[in-house]
Amino acid sequence: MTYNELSSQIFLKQSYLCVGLDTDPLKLPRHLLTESDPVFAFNRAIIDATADFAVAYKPNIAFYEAQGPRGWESLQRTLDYIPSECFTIADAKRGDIGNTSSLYARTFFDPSAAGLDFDSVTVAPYMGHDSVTPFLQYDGKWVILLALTSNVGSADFQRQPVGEQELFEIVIEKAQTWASHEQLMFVVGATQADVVSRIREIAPDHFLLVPGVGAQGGSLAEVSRRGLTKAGGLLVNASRSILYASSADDFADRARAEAQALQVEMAQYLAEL
Ligand SMILES: O=C(O)c1cc(=O)[nH]c(=O)n1[C@@H]1O[C@H](COP(=O)(O)O)[C@@H](O)[C@H]1O
Repeated sequence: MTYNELSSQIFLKQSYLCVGLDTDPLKLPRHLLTESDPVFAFNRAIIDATADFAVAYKPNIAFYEAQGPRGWESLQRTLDYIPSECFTIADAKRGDIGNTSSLYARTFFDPSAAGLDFDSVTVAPYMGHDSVTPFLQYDGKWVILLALTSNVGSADFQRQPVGEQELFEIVIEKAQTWASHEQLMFVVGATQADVVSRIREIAPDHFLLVPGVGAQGGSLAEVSRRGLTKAGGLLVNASRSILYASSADDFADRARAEAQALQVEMAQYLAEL
């Protein structure tokens, strides 16, 4: 999916919501356990319930890999089921020496070589340019680089001062020499809303993937008012607060209500642009 297509979807749906498919087999409603693929049955119900309000879906690969080969099948079925107008993110947080990264890229981007067909993958920047560029060799596919993450440990390295800057700022500046805003996004945690204006100064056009609203307590309002651009420019993820809004038979209805509430708020911030 291109930058302009993603931007158009945001204004069409009046939403920059990304639903995180962090599907924990231990948290599935009991009535789904008799299904042949309970994880997929759950994801299908969540996608059906939220697709009116979401422009992106982000399966977190750990939840699938931890299930062994069955998990990989659930992931493939889920990816196939996501509506084609929605942007898909493999949240895998990969990155290694070049030849290994190219195999990771194939895993998520190349169905002709037994891989999946995601639009994007999350990548860790720690190993530098040659660990990231193999993911950029696929036309129409995106790298979403971890810049300033939502967790407390982000202070250990990402917020360390380096000269006049903090390390995450160097990551954002340097990565822009590897790819344009048409192929590169940055992860910025919603819990880091105080620095989103600073990030917009050094990355005015890049999409930011913003996890950390809902269960992690980040503020949608603060991130939106500082991070939205004329193209949209944000994908705000919520996983647990949508998926597990209810553990009973009404889980899909409750997920829909959570997603709709976020979309209604997002429409308001888009109207302020
Ligand atoms: O790359 C991510 O998506 C990510 C980066 C980050 O800084 N913080 C973060 O929470 N995430 C992911 O975003 C999702 C957040 O889930 P909830 O806290 O349940 O909404 C999880 O899949 C995390 O792995």
